[in-house]
Amino acid sequence: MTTITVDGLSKSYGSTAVLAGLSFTVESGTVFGLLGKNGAGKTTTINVLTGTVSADEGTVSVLGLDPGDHPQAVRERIGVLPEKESPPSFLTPREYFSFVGGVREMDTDVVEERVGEWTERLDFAEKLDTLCTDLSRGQQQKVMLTQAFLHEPELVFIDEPLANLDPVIQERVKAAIREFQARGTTVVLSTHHVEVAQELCTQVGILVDGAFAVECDPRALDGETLRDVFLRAVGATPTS
Ligand SMILES: Nc1ncnc2c1ncn2[C@@H]1O[C@H](COP(=O)(O)OP(=O)(O)OP(=O)(O)O)[C@@H](O)[C@H]1O
Repeated sequence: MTTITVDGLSKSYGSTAVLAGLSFTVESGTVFGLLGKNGAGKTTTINVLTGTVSADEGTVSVLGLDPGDHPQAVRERIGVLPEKESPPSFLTPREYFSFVGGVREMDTDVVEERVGEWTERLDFAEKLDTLCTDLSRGQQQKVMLTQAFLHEPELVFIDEPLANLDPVIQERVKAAIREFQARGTTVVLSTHHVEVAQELCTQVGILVDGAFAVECDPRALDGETLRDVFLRAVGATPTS
C-alpha cells in the first residue's frame, strides 16, 4: 500500500525556490530518509506533507488525503516530531502526555500504559513530574519522541530522531523505529546523520536543487557507503 505520493511538488518562499518538481512515493512500512545539505528543503518537504505549509504546485497525497485541503484530518492520523521543537516549558512530561492523549482522544489508561513503555525504553521515568523547562535537551527530545508515537499512528515524521541523545538511548530509539516498522508503521525521517540513515532506512532521497538527485535503498548499495553517494550527489568529493 502506498502511504505517501508526491508528484511535481514545487515550493518557493518569495524568490527562493526550495522545492522544484519533487516526485516520490513511500510504501507502507518504509523507513524513508530525507537527506540533503543545510537548506536543501527537508523540513519544507515535511511541512508540506504534514499540512503546515502549502504547496505552490504539484499534488500530494498522505494516507489518501491532500494535506493542503485536509490538514487536520492528516494530522489526526500521523505523529510528528518537528525540527527545533520542545515540550511546553510550563508542563511536566506527565501533564504534557495527558494533554496529548486528550487531543488524540485516547483512553487515560492507554496513555498511562504507553507512557510507561516509553519512559522505560528511553529511561526518563524519574523525570515525569519535573517541569519540562528543567529538563536537559536530551530529556526534552525523549519527551518529544514519546508524544510522536503515543497514539501509535500509522505514519510518523521525525526531524533528526537522535538529536541530543546519548549513544545508549540512540540505540534504543533505533530499535524502537525498527520495531514499529516491523508492525507496519511508516516512518519519514530527516537527518544529517548518513550512517544512521544507512542503518535504519529502507529508502532514502537526497534533495539537490529542489528534487531528488538520488533515490535508493541504502541496504542495496554496491560496495559504496551512503556517505559516498551523498557526497557525490551534492557535488562534493567522497573521501577514501
Ligand atoms: N518560512 C520561511 N520563509 C522564508 N524562507 C524559508 C522559510 N522556511 C524555510 N525557508 C528557506 O527555505 C530553504 C529550505 O529550508 P528547510 O528548512 O526546508 O531546509 P532543510 O533542508 O530542512 O535545512 P537544514 O538541514 O539546515 O535544517 C532555506 O533556504 C530556508 O531559509
